[in-house]
Amino acid sequence: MLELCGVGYQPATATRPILQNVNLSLAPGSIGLVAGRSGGGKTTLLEVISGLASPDRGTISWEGQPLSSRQRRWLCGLVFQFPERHFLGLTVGQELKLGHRRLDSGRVEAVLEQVGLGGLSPRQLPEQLSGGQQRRLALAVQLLRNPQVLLLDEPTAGLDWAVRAEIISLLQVLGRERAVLVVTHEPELFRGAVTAGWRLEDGTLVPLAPAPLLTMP
Ligand SMILES: Nc1ncnc2c1ncn2[C@@H]1O[C@H](COP(=O)(O)OP(=O)(O)OP(=O)(O)O)[C@@H](O)[C@H]1O
Repeated sequence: MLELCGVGYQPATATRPILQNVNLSLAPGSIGLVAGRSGGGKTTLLEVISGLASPDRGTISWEGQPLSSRQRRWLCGLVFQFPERHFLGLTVGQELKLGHRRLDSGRVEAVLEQVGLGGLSPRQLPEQLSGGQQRRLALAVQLLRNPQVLLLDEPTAGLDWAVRAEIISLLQVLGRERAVLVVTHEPELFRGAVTAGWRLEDGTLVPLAPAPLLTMP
């Protein structure tokens, strides 16, 4: 279980706290959603959970153990908004091998299969993939470390309707084995696909009503 308790965060360069008192519980096998207005702090929340930033107060725990930033970087896989803009590899295979120099071809095939890209050549150029395929590749990059918590920043942004639905279906599959937290400004797209939802308002999480957005487990 991922648990945030009283988490607050104000970057040194900010004039006021972005996160004030964030409390959240998310079990493996569930998908949580955080909605909120643009600039409300959703991306910052993911950066704090993933260990890219350290909260000023509060604790972030996994299975009851408070974790350091370094431990959270191991626990979490974070897919940024528009991840395809940050691809560095010249090929799909190179993109997957960044940070995994000894990755064998069997593991490459398996992780591509896991995200619905089975049969894709590792020699394919990432920029020649469709928008949906690029999002799947970004997920595959994170899944290589087998993170127990998968954090996704606006995973459906900029995709057409059919591809959005495919990505949400994939997240439902990936969410069976790990805790998944999605931040989005379009929560209605995830109707029926998530197990818990909150709105980030004034630096705190306010639960979303269960119906009609959520399917309770
Ligand atoms: N390091 C920082 N220093 C100062 N201000 C910051 C810093 N990081 C974030 N902010 C500010 O905190 C606020 C929240 O930003 P954040 O990107 O987390 O919001 P968001 O909800 O993800 O927005 P969007 O939906 O537009 O991506 C913004 O006003 C942003 O300018």
